[in-house]
Amino acid sequence: MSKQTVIKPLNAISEKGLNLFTEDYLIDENASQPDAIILRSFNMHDMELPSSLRAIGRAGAGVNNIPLDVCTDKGIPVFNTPGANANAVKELVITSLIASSRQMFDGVAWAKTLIGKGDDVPKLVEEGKKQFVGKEIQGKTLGVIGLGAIGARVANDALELGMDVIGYDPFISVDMAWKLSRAVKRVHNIDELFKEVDYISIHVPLIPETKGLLNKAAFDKMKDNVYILNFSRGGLIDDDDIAVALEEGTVGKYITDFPNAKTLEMKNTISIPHLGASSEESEENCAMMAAEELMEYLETGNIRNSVNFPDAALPYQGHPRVTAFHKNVPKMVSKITSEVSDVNLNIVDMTNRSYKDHAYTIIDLEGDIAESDFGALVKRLEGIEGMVTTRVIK
Ligand SMILES: NC(=O)C1=CN([C@@H]2O[C@H](COP(=O)(O)OP(=O)(O)OC[C@H]3O[C@@H](n4cnc5c(N)ncnc54)[C@H](O)[C@@H]3O)[C@@H](O)[C@H]2O)C=CC1
Ligand SMILES: O=C(O)C(=O)COP(=O)(O)O
Repeated sequence: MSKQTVIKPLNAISEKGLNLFTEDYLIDENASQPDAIILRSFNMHDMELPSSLRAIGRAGAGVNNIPLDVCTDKGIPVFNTPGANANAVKELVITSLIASSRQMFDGVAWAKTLIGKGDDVPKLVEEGKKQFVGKEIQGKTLGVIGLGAIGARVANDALELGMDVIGYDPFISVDMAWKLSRAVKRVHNIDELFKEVDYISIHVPLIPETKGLLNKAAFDKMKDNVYILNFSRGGLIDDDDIAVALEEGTVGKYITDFPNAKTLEMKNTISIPHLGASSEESEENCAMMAAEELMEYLETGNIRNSVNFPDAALPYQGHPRVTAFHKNVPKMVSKITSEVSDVNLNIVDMTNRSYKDHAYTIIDLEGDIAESDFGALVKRLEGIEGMVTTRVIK
């Protein structure tokens, strides 16, 4: 890279991650024309994407804060960091499961009200504690919706704590299926989970298919006094419906990492200020992984852990490289390779991978190639119908 590549952080990103960027990069939070953006939960939906933007790295899991379709249309890969914050979230889920079950949040808040009561405090504590008799989780049943990096960990650890666990995930990955304890009872109909469990922890992405997944129809199928833990996204739960369920006692407690004006006022709701991934370790893991993914893409065109591009990588051995992001339609690869041979260039290695409606091709070329030959090739590639973006790396 001849000039410095500009990285714009949109949130506070762990120094450990930012420090991985070499001297070829400039970290500038005020950049107006960055090559890449690195962020956490910053909402990019209302933001105009800079014309210079070539890649986005989400230091975290959820990407509902990023306009994925717009990025795909513009040929901008969005990366995330699968699993890098999963332990942090799991620890907070398990903590909250036990703490809410033992009425600890309410008890702790009540204890604060005793400030100023002087020597009466110990006596008031002993008299008042009967309001906060809780339940142990051992022997109870937990339902885990979504058995990905977080859900699988929560399910396995809940078993270790003596719970019975029912899991639901129609799209579970092979990797996660291997990691999940065989003692987790998997159901293929979410209603079976609803009717059996004492606690529900939801660990799915917020996408159109999951919006409002826990709503009146779902609450109506649950046992009375079920506890709901939401460390995924606020939009997964229908706020109006859960408000009613909390009033009526169908839902006994709602523990949310995503409070809003409505939930803050709801009965029996524990509000946590989105702390799931806020541990030093997780912030470092996510930032480092996002930085590595961005650098690999910017320097070699290889794609790892993108949510809108296919994973595609060729070992980078210094050959001049051309990458193309294009529509996933028949004959694309043959059109690309025939343009390469028409300008008398020889292919050393190539890969083509597809994801949904798009595909990504990496081609390594032989020899020293004149600037003008590259120019001619790129022009021809860009003329192919269905081509979105091309890049030359040398
Ligand atoms: N509170 C916090 O700070 C954090 C919250 N999150 C949230 O948690 C979510 C899950 O994170 P990970 O486990 O790391 O992601 P993941 O991608 O490893 O797991 C998500 C799982 O949900 C499953 N799934 C998708 N649609 C489903 C459906 N309709 N029903 C059941 N399962 C479905 C997928 O098959 C996958 O196994 C993220 O999308 C994010 O919104 C993630 C990290 C931190
Ligand atoms: O990774 C996720 O999906 C999270 O919700 C974590 O968000 P954060 O990076 O803590 O703003």
